[in-house]
Amino acid sequence: MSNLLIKCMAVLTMTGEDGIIHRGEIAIRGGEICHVGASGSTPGDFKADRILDCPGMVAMPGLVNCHTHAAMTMLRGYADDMPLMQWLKEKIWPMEDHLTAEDIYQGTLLSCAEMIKGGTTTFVDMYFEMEQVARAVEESGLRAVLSRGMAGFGPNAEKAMRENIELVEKWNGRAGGRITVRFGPHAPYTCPPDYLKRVIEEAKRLGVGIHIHLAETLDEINEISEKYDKSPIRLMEETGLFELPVLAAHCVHVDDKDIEILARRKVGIAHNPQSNMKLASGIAPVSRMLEAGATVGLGTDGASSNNNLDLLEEVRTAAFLQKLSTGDASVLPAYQVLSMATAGGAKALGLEEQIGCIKPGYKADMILFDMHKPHLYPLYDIYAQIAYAALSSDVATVIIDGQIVMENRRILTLDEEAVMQAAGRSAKALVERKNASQKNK
Ligand SMILES: CSC[C@H]1O[C@@H](n2cnc3c(O)ncnc32)[C@H](O)[C@@H]1O
Ligand SMILES: [Zn+2]
Repeated sequence: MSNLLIKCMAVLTMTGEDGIIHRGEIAIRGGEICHVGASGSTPGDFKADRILDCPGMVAMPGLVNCHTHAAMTMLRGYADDMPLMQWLKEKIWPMEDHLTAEDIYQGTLLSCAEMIKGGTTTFVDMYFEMEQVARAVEESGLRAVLSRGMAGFGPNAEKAMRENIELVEKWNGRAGGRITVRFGPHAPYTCPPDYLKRVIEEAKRLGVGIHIHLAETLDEINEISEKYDKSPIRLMEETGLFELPVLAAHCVHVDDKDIEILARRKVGIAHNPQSNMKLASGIAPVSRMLEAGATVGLGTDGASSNNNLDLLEEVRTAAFLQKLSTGDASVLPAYQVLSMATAGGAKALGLEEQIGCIKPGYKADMILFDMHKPHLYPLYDIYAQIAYAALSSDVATVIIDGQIVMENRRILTLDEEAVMQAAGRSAKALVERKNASQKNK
């Protein structure tokens, strides 16, 4: 691994609002940041193998996509304009039955290319055939937290449990530590308490956390309160889920007591504003959650309910949506929402001492924005410019674990054209298989 020295217009360290270093330098040794400071401050004994001299660029920590289903790029545009339960039951689950391991590999590679181009350096995934997802992550150079999505009833409940255990055993800590693994019980409405208790037992035994969908729609709230006479959050607390590190996707329909539980139990919340808007699930009370001391990161959800994996769009949407829904333009200001996409996301994953900040000792996961664009002039406030005006296409360079994964918008780890072609072929064959199976019915 080579030593890199980055010289840029400014470094947003994301260690606090005053953490802007104008005309900054970042020295990277062996995948780790070893120095951050003003121009000329790098110690003389640091020998750079390569200097990235970028006077028109701003460096910030790589974006953390806290919730996705990467291979669902295969189903982008396949089912739109319906609410969650109808979308899942009538369209997505029947189609997912026809996905092959190869489709999942190609769909994940496609999503990796899209995420790298948008400045994401870490993503959190829940799906099946996770061996394929792990292979794609390893090749792409991304960092990822992977879990096998598990439903606690039906013929696949035991298989899913076994596969998630195998995923932990085989992949936790692999790809030079870039891959970590969690258990992925899908949701309270697909995983009854007895099944969840077994998941908790296995996760404790293996020393890993949980990734789950929680309190996403009113349908879920109604179903869970009819069955158990309590909210999904209270049900999870009573089941013992929050004794583990938990990342809960959505948390849209939560009351004050739920928020208090989420904050007290240090549950990481993955807020997915665009998916929640598109499925008409609702608006998560993010500013109240933050006020209560909860940890909130941002996610895209899958490319079939979003319909892209552009985390910078989520930054802008999250901020605007909170302002609109609270009637208070001062909530979720630029620094705070950018922090949710970086340091906050890292904290939601329990990785706050490794990623999410540009700081000595942290992993060298960072992105460089090219600020020399008409829509980025003039420049009053760098945080506001990145949060509200920048586009993902302004991300010029992406570095993960000290490796340059994209430079001047060219991905170096994957053949972008080949990835798109292969994904297109997989999607075509998938539709043909689905149609053939319908004819045979
Ligand atoms: C069993 S793997 C994960 C499972 O989750 C489905 N999914 C995708 N988006 C959502 C969402 O917003 N809420 C609940 N479930 C979702 C995906 O299609 C897989 O079947
Ligand atoms: Zn999801």
